[in-house]
Amino acid sequence: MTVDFTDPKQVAKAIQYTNVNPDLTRAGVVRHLETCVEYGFDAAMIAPYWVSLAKDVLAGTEVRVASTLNFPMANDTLTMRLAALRALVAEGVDEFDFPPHPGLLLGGDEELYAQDVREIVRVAHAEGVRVKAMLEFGFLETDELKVRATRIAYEAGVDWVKQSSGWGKGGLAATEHDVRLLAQNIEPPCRVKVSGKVNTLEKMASLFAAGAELVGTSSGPAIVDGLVGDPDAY
Ligand SMILES: O=C[C@H](O)COP(=O)(O)O
Repeated sequence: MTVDFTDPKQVAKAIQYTNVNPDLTRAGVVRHLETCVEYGFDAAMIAPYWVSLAKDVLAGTEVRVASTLNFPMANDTLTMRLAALRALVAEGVDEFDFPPHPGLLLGGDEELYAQDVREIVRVAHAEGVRVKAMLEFGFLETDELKVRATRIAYEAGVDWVKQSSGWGKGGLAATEHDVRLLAQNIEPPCRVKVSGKVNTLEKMASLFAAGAELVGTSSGPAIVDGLVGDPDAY
């Protein structure tokens, strides 16, 4: 989907406004959710703890409830991840972002890596929720491994691939190079989400020109208002 970057409404619709900090209070979450409604962001990305609250506050609005699974580490077993996924669905999540386990891919356990992703996608789709793979390129280091991770997630049927959560090793700032690499290794209906210090309209536009169609950012209002977002948000 092409975004007209002169239209604040279209820009907002391509933003998932994120705050998954553990020190966020109930009042802070409610403020975050109300801001999402005010701006018309695509989704409020909040920690699993707050999903049921978000479901209530956002009822009747067009803002989706998005959350995370096994974030920021990818260290849980598949059984643990699936239990958490089902719990998220029971709380009312519309979609979630999760990191496939980088150590499996780095260590040559590609089939185990792929199995995890396939199973998470299978259960998510059976439950009617959208799933995004955060591929944590900062851990993968080489383009060859980044491409493998992208292809595996795409072939597993994820709805979105994303280069990083913005939290992992070396993954703090999104680059056009990584976005291009994602875009070149998937086909619709899979699409590219980008995250990590996307804090200005210009940065967002250049990453979209490289192939992204959605951004996760803690600087949503600043981007739409044409201000500079907090470079040290986390
Ligand atoms: O969606 C991912 C994170 O919210 C990115 O946060 P950031 O915009 O502060 O880098």
